[in-house]
Formats: sequence, structure tokens, C-alpha cells
Amino acid sequence: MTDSIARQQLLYVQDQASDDEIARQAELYGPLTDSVRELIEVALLTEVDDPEVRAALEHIESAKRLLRQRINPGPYGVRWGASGQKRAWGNAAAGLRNAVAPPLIVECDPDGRARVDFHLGSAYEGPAGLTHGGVSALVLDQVLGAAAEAAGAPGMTGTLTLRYRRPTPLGALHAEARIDRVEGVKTIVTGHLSGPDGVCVEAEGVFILPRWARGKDSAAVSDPA
Ligand SMILES: CCCCCCCCCCCCCC(=O)SCCNC(=O)CCNC(=O)[C@H](O)C(C)(C)COP(=O)(O)OP(=O)(O)OC[C@H]1O[C@@H](n2cnc3c(N)ncnc32)[C@H](O)[C@@H]1OP(=O)(O)O
Repeated sequence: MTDSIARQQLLYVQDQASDDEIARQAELYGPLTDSVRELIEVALLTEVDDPEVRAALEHIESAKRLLRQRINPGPYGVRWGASGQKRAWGNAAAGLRNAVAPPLIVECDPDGRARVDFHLGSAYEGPAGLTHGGVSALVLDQVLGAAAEAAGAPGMTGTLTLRYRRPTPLGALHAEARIDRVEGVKTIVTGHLSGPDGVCVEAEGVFILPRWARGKDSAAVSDPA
């Protein structure tokens, strides 16, 4: 096993946190993340005068000093609590503690279907007024991967193929996915992202269970022995 794979496995952790403790943390950190996400949007769009910008910067620097007093060297990883509740709170698309995430709150069925309604603000702009194509890929990767995981056939993205059919606006969007077939360690999933005028991006993904995780259930990946 290479060092990088060993390091990756160490970030799948059973931390035995109780459901109450997880709820407490979600209640504490969720609003912090939402506020930072709004800050990104406001910092992008503000048109106040220079002194106000400088004053806001001082406040932000002060908040950073407060939060840095005790800090996880990172990244967050994936953690399971005592009841098996999973927290991928650092995830770039869906993480509860990641202000970069839109966030996606994906609904899944055990038969391998997943869907999400979400909102992309100005921070996700690519072409003027439109969603960045890489952000569409991020969303679809996450939703297709969630469909595979929901059906008990999870994997890392091996191949993600996208067809951008029409420009994707910013604002209220929808994405959905379903498993097409499972071939051994490979799960093939299809899906799309749509806006008010219909489907904007179609996707097909091949999700592959990594070698180190084969023969283990998902909760056991934290114990790579
Ligand atoms: C429970 C475990 C949980 C796991 C983690 C879930 C995380 C979910 C998080 C979701 C977060 C969001 C998602 C993310 O962001 S995931 C992050 C982006 N993805 C990656 O970083 C993946 C990097 N690559 C790898 O780790 C490995 O190469 C993988 C795991 C992909 C394959 O591994 P390996 O190379 O060892 O596989 P194998 O040699 O045993 O071949 C097996 C079969 O697969 C076929 N093949 C090989 N490569 C590809 C390819 N690229 N496309 C299509 N097919 C491919 C191959 O021909 C063979 O087919 P067949 O001959 O059997 O027909």
C-alpha cells in the first residue's frame, strides 16, 4: 500500500460521537458555515465605500483570530458516530462545515436514485450570469456518487462524462441521478442537472470501489487493517 493511500484511509474515522453530540455540533457549526457562505456573496457584490470595506476586513480578521485559537490541521475527512451516522462535513459539494459547498442536501432512495433542489448564487459564476461548467461537474459528481452509495455500491469517480446541452443559469436548480447498472466493482450512474428551461447538463459516471475498500462494508473503511 502506498503512503498516500494509507494517509487517505486514516481520514475515514469512527469517532463514536453520540447522535446528541452530532446534533449539537450541527446546530453550532451549521449557522457559522451559512454565515461564511453569505459573507462570500456579500464580499463579492458589496458596493459600499472604501472605509466600510476596510472596517469589514478588520472584523473578518478578528473573527479568524478567534477561530484559529484551536484548529484541526485538516482536512476534515469522513467520520462515523456511535450509531453509524456519517459526517462528510468537509465535502466541497455537500459538507455542513464547508462554506464553499452550495450546499447540496441530497435525498436518496436505497434503489439507487438521488435528487436535490439547490441554489447557486453569484459565487458560482462562470460565463456572465451563468453557472461555471466545473461547478456543474461538481454537483453532478456528488449526486451521481450519492446514488451509487445509497444502493450500497459506492465508489470513487473513475470517469465522469458530461454533455452541456444548454447554458446553466444561476439561481434555483435541480439535479437527479439513478443507477444504470452494476458491473462487479463498477457502478454506472446517469443523471442530469436542470434549470427553469429544462435539462442543461447530462452526465454519466463510472464509480469504482477502490482496491483497499473491496471486501469491506462502508463503515469498515475506517479500519484499514
Ligand atoms: C466503502 C468504500 C467507500 C469508497 C469511497 C467512496 C467515496 C465517495 C465519495 C464521493 C465523492 C465524490 C466523488 C469524488 O470526488 S471521487 C475523487 C475523484 N476520483 C478519484 O480521485 C479516483 C482516482 N482513481 C482511483 O482511485 C482508482 O484509479 C479507481 C478507484 C478509480 C480505480 O481503481 P483501480 O485502478 O485499482 O481499478 P482496477 O484496476 O481494479 O479496475 C477495476 C475495473 O474498473 C475499470 N477502471 C479502472 N479505472 C477506470 C476509470 N478511471 N474509468 C472507468 N473504468 C475504470 C477497470 O478497467 C476494471 O474494469 P473491469 O476490467 O473489471 O471491467
